[in-house]
Amino acid sequence: MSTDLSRQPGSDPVLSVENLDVHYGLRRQRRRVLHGVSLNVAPGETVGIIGETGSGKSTLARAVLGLVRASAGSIVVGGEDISAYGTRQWRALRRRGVIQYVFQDPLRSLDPDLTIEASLAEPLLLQGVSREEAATRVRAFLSRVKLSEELLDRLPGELSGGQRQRVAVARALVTDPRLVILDEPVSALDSANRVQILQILKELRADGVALVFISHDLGSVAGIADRIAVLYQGELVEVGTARDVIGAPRHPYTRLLVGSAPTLHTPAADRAERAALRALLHA
Ligand SMILES: Nc1ncnc2c1ncn2[C@@H]1O[C@H](COP(=O)(O)OP(=O)(O)OP(=O)(O)O)[C@@H](O)[C@H]1O
Repeated sequence: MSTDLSRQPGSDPVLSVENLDVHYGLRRQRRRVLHGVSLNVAPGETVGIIGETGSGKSTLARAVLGLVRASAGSIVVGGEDISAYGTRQWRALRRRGVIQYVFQDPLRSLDPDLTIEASLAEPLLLQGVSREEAATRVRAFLSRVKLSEELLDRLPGELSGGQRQRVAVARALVTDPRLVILDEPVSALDSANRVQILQILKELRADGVALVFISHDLGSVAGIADRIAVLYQGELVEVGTARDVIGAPRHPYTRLLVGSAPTLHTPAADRAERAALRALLHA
């Protein structure tokens, strides 16, 4: 396959991953989970990363967030090579709010002992914003994620799942980051909440933030991503515009994904075709 998986025209990328390898385990247990992953994300761009369970999506997110160390390759965020950063440098980078994250389970992104107001103000206060200014910005952001100010005094455990995820999205975006990594942000939500969060993310993109949106569900990514990258068994097998990847998928695994996605408005591959694609993948 001759797809150039890393090149993206235009301004300097906000995220540039080059030839990334990640291993888990030691000695005999050592296993490669990501291999030769290269991907650029331009400022303001939304890139969807899709792949089946175990393909390495969350590992890629963790590597970019410094939660797991790369065994080879580089990760450059906003021009800084962060792949060799130590814990302290990572902490400083997160404190500056350049890169933020939203996980599938909002309780992982939110401190259960902090009120919603404190949770939303915290990243701003860490940046040196005054308490007064932080309170104003928190309220403004709350309305952008369509939540009422009544929730500000509550703890995360006192909100519904959909409300919690909106708070997590607000917390990730309130510092005006350049890049937000969203790992399965809508997978735990019912369909009404899923649609609302996707709509909110679309609206927030107008601020120019770059989003990396990870999902096993092509249908969730299809409506929001400018480009889609397909991860298969730890390797990126296809990257292209959402229109190309969905309308004219090139790799057999992508064709299988597109054919199996019931919410996409493309003719679903019939059972025989899917079986043939599976046979090709496992040949
Ligand atoms: N901490 C770990 N130690 C050892 N192996 C791990 C660890 N975390 C993940 N793995 C393995 O690495 C592979 C990739 O896992 P990863 O969580 O990145 O996949 P994923 O595509 O995000 O899957 P899912 O959609 O199920 O979340 C899997 O085989 C998984 O079992």
